[in-house]
Amino acid sequence: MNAPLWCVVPAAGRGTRVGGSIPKQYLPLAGRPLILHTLERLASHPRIAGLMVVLGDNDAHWPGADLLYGKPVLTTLGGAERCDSVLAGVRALPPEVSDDGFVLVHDAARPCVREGDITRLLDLGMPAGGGLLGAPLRDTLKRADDAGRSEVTEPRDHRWRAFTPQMFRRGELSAALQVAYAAGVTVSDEAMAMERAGFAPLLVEGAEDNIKVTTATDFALAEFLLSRMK
Ligand SMILES: Nc1ccn([C@@H]2O[C@H](COP(=O)(O)OP(=O)(O)OP(=O)(O)O)[C@@H](O)[C@H]2O)c(=O)n1
Ligand SMILES: C[C@](O)(CO)[C@H](O)COP(=O)(O)O
Repeated sequence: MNAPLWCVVPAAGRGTRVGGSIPKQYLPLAGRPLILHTLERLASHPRIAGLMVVLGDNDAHWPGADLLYGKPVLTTLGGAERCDSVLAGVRALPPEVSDDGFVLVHDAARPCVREGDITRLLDLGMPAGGGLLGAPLRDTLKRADDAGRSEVTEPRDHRWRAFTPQMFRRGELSAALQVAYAAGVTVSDEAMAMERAGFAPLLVEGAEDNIKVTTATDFALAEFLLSRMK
């Protein structure tokens, strides 16, 4: 099934780990706000129908894009945690997105996502449990004590780093996020909510340069990566 999918873009964070004067999604990356790079990558994908951008309260920086590459760009307000923002975005999707329809969720803070990786996720054929981009852990994993000393070497086999986009049926994702919220569990990604609900999302290996811009030093890396993707 090649029906175009809507993508929820959580962009309501404050970017505290960057420490900038404005939320990181609006800080300049290669001369333009970071978020615009991400939105253009998503909107330019032929199998993405529209974007639901989730904004923070009193967001004074949102440029008000209504259309990108001919795709509708809608907005709604997010919440205290990323998962609250994702749930708000899923709920705010237009009625053309049925509960059985698949949706994508992609961090505004991940501007380097590759079109080919999005396509490979979509080419999974809409598996029942959904799917997500990620990469197997390739470094040795240490658990640190409070003093920052290596306490234990954790097993590395079968460990993956989760990226976005993540792709699930709208109704199942909404229900899973609501159940986690009601249980007082702050899920760190959509797949965690779906796992709690008994699903087993498929992991699709994607490029490791699909970085999440999290600290100030990530901007230089993201700029370098974007320059090589032209
Ligand atoms: N309440 C929140 C928190 C985060 N996000 C979004 O989720 C993505 C990943 O979150 P993260 O990288 O942690 O961004 P921030 O929460 O802004 O960063 P920090 O934790 O450093 O404040 C970002 O696009 C961010 O805007 C969101 O929509 N709503
Ligand atoms: C969703 C995510 O990008 C997958 O790795 C990650 O969990 C977001 O974490 P954050 O602390 O909200 O940036």
